[in-house]
Amino acid sequence: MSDPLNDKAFPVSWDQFHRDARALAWRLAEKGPFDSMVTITRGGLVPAAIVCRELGIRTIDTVSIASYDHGGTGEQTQGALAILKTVSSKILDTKGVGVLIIDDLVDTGKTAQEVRSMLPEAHFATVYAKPMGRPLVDTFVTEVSQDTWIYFPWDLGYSFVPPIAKDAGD
Ligand SMILES: O=P(O)(O)OC[C@H]1O[C@H](OP(=O)(O)OP(=O)(O)O)[C@H](O)[C@@H]1O
Ligand code: HPA
Ligand SMILES: [Mg+2]
Repeated sequence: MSDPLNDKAFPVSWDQFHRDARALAWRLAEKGPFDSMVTITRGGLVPAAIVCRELGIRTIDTVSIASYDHGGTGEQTQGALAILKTVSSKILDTKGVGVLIIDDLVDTGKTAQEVRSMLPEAHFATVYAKPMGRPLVDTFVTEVSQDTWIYFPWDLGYSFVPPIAKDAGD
């Protein structure tokens, strides 16, 4: 399991995220058409907004899944998945035909597995993928190693970073 305190850090700026999400839309443009989108909240909401704008998708539903406990300690552990909200019965009835599922990333693949079981025929897309989750994703843009923690721009703020050399002075 990923551990942000020891893992390699992969910070993503808003600019970079917009470019990567748009690159995902370019890849998906060849794989549709899609009648509707299901986004996995909360992380999927931002790429979903960018991709649905690019592909002209206007029917958007959400599935709310919570798994990682971000605590107050900086440690992030994955507990049992909790489905807080499922998709509409109209979309469930399609079994996923013509449905595009969007999330920000796939890590262990547990979240993807859960949503895939709801909509087995859907096309599953993420912006980033780690090796364990990659087999569950149909389309993604960038793969990072399993021991990398991705920091999204909505979770970051500007702060002082000390110099690399200990005697460089602040
Ligand atoms: O492949 P997995 O190991 O299941 O991890 C991937 C999921 O973890 C994160 O969501 P999280 O549950 O932290 O909730 P959030 O989207 O509300 O931040 C991320 O947005 C993915 O949905
Ligand atoms: O690498 C990650 N970054 C942010 N959230 C996550 N949820 C699972 N893995 C990650
Ligand atoms: Mg999520």
